Amino acid sequence: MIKIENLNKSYFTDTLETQALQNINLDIEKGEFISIMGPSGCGKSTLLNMIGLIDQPTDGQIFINEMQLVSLPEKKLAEFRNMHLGFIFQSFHLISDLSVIDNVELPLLYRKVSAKKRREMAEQALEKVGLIHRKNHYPNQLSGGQRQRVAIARAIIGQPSVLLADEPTGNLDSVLGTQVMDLLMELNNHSKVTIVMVTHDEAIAKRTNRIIRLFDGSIVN
Ligand SMILES: Nc1ncnc2c1ncn2[C@@H]1O[C@H](COP(=O)(O)OP(=O)(O)OP(=O)(O)O)[C@@H](O)[C@H]1O
Repeated sequence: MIKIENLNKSYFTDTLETQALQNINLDIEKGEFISIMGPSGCGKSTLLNMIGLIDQPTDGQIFINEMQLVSLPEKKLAEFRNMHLGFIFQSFHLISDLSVIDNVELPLLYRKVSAKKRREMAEQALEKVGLIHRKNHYPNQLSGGQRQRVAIARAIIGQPSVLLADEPTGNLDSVLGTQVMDLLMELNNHSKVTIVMVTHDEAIAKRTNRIIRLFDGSIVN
């Protein structure tokens, strides 16, 4: 489902090269839920951004659904991201001027889906995360856990094959974090969506199928 071959990523500033990822090889099966762990600065977000096609590797290959993605033109990458990938962030990234349901619909605006169908799909996604009763609220009228559930509804509305989550429980206390994790596990079990999650929380990571540990840009387990 996801195949990463000999992936390297360096960042260059005026005077310094930082090798953020070194020779990463990784195979992730369809339906797997994996966590990426490791100390601050070891390259976790960089790896997630590579899989999310947000940034290009320095060299190496990334295949998702058997499609070779590195060096595709930006327009094709954006199309692939929109159709196949869903994103969840530590700080939710909801748009404060839009209602909950309008936030959830956003990914469909880039697809040819009628307004009526968009509404219907957004309502279904909000049902799945247990927040249909808050559809006309605005993000600042919700708790942190609820905001993250809205962000999850937005990430799943387009039925992506892969969900990429960068510390989805990082801004939540342990009770709310556990609830968000329960929801991700349920989505993984029921819709067979593949999930790649960065976390600092060992207890949360232990609930996933596999932990990938990074140290100084390399996989160590
Ligand atoms: N845009 C950039 N320009 C230069 N260096 C960068 C850039 N982004 C990341 N780095 C460097 O690459 C390395 C890996 O960063 P990354 O953000 O992937 O780490 P991380 O494991 O996600 O860290 P944290 O747990 O603190 O979020 C770090 O040394 C960082 O300073």
